[in-house]
Amino acid sequence: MKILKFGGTSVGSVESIQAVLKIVKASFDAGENPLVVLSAMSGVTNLLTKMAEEAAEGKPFDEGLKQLEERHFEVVKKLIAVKYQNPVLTRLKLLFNELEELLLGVSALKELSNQSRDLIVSYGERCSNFLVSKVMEQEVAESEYINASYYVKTDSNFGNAHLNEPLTNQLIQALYQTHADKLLFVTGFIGSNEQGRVTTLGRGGSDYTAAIFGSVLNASAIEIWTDVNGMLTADPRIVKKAFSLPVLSYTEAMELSYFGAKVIYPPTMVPAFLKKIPIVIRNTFEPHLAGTVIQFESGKSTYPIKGISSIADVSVINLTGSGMVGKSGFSGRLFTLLAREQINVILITQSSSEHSITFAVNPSDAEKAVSLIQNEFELELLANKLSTPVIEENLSILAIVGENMKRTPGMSGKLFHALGRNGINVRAIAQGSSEFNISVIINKDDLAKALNAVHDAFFAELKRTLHVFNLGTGNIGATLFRQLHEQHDFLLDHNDVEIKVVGVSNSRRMLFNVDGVNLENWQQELDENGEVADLGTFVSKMQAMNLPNCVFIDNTASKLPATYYEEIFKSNISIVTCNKIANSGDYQQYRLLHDTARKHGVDFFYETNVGAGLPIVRVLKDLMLSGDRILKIEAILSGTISYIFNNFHGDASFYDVVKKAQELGYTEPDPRDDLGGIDFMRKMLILARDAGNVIESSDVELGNILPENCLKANSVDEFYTELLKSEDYFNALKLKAANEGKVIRYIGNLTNGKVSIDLQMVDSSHPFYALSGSDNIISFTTERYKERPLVVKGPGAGAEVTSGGVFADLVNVAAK
Ligand SMILES: NC(=O)C1=CN([C@@H]2O[C@H](COP(=O)(O)OP(=O)(O)OC[C@H]3O[C@@H](n4cnc5c(N)ncnc54)[C@H](O)[C@@H]3O)[C@@H](O)[C@H]2O)C=CC1
Ligand SMILES: N[C@@H](CC=O)C(=O)O
Ligand code: NA
Repeated sequence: MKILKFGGTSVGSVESIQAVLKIVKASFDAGENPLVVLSAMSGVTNLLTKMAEEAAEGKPFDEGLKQLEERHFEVVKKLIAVKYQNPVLTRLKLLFNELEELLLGVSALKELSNQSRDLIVSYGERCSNFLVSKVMEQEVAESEYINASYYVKTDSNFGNAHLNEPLTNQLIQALYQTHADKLLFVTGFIGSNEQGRVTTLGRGGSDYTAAIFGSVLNASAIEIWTDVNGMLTADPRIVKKAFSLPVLSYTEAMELSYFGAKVIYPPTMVPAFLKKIPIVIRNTFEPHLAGTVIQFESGKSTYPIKGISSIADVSVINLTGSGMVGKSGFSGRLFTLLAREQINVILITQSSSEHSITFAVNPSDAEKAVSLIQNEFELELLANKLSTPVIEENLSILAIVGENMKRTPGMSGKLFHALGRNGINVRAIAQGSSEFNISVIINKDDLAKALNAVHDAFFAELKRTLHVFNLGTGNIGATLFRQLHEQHDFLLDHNDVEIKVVGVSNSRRMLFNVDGVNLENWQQELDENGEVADLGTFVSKMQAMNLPNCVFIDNTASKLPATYYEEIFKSNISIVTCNKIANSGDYQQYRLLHDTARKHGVDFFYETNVGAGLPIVRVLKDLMLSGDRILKIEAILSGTISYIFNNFHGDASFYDVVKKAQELGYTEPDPRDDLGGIDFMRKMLILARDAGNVIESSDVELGNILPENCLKANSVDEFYTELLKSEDYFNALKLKAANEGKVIRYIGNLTNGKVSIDLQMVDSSHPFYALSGSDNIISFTTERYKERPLVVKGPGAGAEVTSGGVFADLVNVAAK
């Protein structure tokens, strides 16, 4: 036989009762011999309690009674054939009349005892079980309503009665002997004392009833039908990726429930636990799902932990002092004191020097705990052997739970890595000796972020979500959004990464959406729903959202974002940028930013600062990390200038070629940065610094391409005008190169920590002779690559390749 228990939401409405009936009927027809335990209709227990309390205050309760009647009668009218309705309505009406009499009594006496309250509340289960059994009787004639208060015997602790096990066993067995072939609908939650007065079983009471019947009747399983898909890996309201666990051990379920997963109340499981009866949590509204089996064995699992649970609000009390050292009785005295006063201690840690004890309690117990301690340890406090206990508030507990943890090394490392990388400060740690649970105390404000970060870390086979805040929606930004949109499914399928753009700003407007901005329609969303852009506000909002796995992308050419980088790193947010400003400003700033990122365990990726998407920064970094030493770098790193000299042939005018380079998206937003050599200079500076040199832009020897008048132009328009005027100058250069059988190249050089960039004419014997389009080329001569240099070559400008490089940097952040 099997127990099927349905909670209040499962019997809350006509539709849900129909779902219940289907499940019960299927089980009955399959010969599973079910015994059904039902709670009161959802909200009814609360309503009854409220009516009872109000009656005791002399307030009217007719409204409540009417509501009760209506809810139950509606089910009769909709689910019972007209010809069978009358007797059911009459019996229900009798029950409501009894209830009214009771409430009148309470009202007359102006007194509500626990005993009266239990009796009044019991009408909830009595009505729902009677009603549903009658609905079922139409299809299964063997249906019968059972008032469990005749069989579940308890002491007289009304409101939270304790079971009289031997007597209950006898009575249930006797009941079952005469009713084995029936389909019983048994009231959850209620029992009665020796005198037959109705009692209730306290929190989780209907589950307890199910466990008691299951245990006495040796059920093959106890199914708890509710409105969720089982026990989840974490609270789904906070962790969107939480998923239902197929199997849990009793111990794991206890640990998870203790810390938050409110699907079942652990003490109710004890009877099942003792008899090793599996408990199955299932969803009434999705009966095709298998739910979660809670059984004796933890079961094999892909993941090293089962779940992450939490308590959102705790206070922590710290006790320090020499009075504790070596005093074995100290903690005994402390915790006996707290237990005696019914203060629930949620977590304890003690330093190995025994110099301090930290424990967590419910915030409402903290003051009381401290005053108890002050009384109990008055002498120690006076003698300064103990310092005054300190309460810390607004803290949360996060715990990872799983029996397999003890067999898997590195669990705490993984936990602390995930917390550390997201800048979550751990205030205290506790690991039970059982190793089923590692708990940490953190700031309450960090809880949601911590739960998500830890969930991502432990359930790594699941997709990871990267939360992106993107600045700049121009040439590069817009192309990146298109690429992210196009690659969304590929990334999920092949890399298990989901990139969500949760914040966007350009210089006009900014927009935030924690669920991710729609990348197909971002422009319209930004225009219509965006607020006026302000970088300071953008950064504060990003910090306030406090999301895990966060990346800030700077796709602007502005100087302003770099002034926020340090603060962003300090908030444990990684930065990906194609903007070269930060790395090519003062050396001091370069150093500070790199050090800050490292110190906070976040990434600073800027592959596109040099050669757009070409792997240059990465290659240099790998050479340096593996102990190689750079002897010389020679490079062409301006895609724009490369394009210009690769196309400035024959009749072509210099002006037209520059315009074309801009149209093709090769130039900086201001093309003077390219042609003036500043952009190239920035790239060489960044490479020189990454190669270990302390160098400023003023140390770079920068040769000119442009004549004086162009260099002095005060605006982009003026610059183009001056270019037109200087055609002769450029044509002379072109002619000279052609006459000598050479090509014009703007070449950078780094040797012995010195950087120079100049215009050269090279013949076909030069390795940089054969280039086309916007090609960049870089040649690293190093200790290892001494005879023949390591060369990287390819298109070094353009929106596609640059955004692709930013994209690759992002995926590399996700891979950590
Ligand atoms: N075009 C290329 O081939 C390559 C470009 N880059 C870099 O890409 C960056 C962007 O270039 P483009 O997209 O061509 O520029 P763009 O001018 O097309 O776009 C710049 C964007 O930044 C926004 N912006 C500027 N200041 C801002 C601020 N303070 N707050 C918010 N948004 C701001 C603008 O509104 C605009 O949306 C530059 O730093 C450039 O050096 C890097 C490698 C290659
Ligand atoms: N404007 C730059 C683009 C890459 O940084 C160039 O022309 O190289
Ligand atoms: Na690059």
